[in-house]
Amino acid sequence: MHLHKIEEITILPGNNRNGDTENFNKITIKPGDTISVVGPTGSGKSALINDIEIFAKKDTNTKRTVLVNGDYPPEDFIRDPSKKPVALITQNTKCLADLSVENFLEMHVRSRKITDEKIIQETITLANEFTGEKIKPHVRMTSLSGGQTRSLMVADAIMISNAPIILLDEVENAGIFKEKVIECLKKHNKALIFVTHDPLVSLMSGRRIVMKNGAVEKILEPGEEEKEALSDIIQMDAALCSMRERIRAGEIIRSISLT
Ligand SMILES: Nc1ncnc2c1ncn2[C@@H]1O[C@H](COP(=O)(O)OP(=O)(O)OP(=O)(O)O)[C@@H](O)[C@H]1O
Repeated sequence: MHLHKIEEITILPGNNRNGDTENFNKITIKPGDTISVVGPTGSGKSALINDIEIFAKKDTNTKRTVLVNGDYPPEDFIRDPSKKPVALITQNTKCLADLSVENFLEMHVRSRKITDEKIIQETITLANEFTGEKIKPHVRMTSLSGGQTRSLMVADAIMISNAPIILLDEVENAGIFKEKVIECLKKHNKALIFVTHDPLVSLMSGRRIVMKNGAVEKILEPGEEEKEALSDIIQMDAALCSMRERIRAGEIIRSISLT
């Protein structure tokens, strides 16, 4: 099985925390799909994306199974980082390599046997579309901010790893432009799965998985039903973002513009 041949992944039900079987037949995810995973703290959101990341075979707490193209994936999908089709980016993603951004990307490009040297600058340029604080090629990886690191990891997943499935665990408030990231990932035909508490990210996703007590409780596909709410929330989010920038810049906030 080859990376670019991932047509779909399938999640088969496991158990909730009491050991009862989950209430769905299967969840199918294809390239280009956007899914948000929501639910209260401790409801099992991270456990669900962890199952996807490691292609669970009833061997995790949840007893779920995750298949690739209807079958168990080959071992090297799980064991060989260079063949892994899943990129997981979390709030805690840090890079401890004592290298400059440029050298780090060079190393990754070499390990992937990519010969086009332009890809390094292109990856940095893309990362800089996702973050307000521009990343310079000569800066050390360890001195990047959280937002810069996550932006670089998303850009790296798109340009260099070329992972078809991208899992984002609560990265929304961490100094990245979430709308730009979502648009860009959709354009590259990635399957995108977000664990999120953010209304904008939830409403921008095509499907919403609601978690409860360690299990998938509901799968919503609101489509047109949420169209108006989505356009309202885009405006509210823009207002919040501009207020956040003003606060960061040291302004006193006397009024809020919602238009
Ligand atoms: N189906 C399950 N059966 C047994 N344990 C589970 C199940 N689902 C999740 N857990 C465990 O419950 C704990 C909390 O789950 P998890 O971290 O996934 O919640 P979360 O929704 O991501 O929470 P938060 O929003 O706080 O990050 C973890 O230790 C996880 O391994």
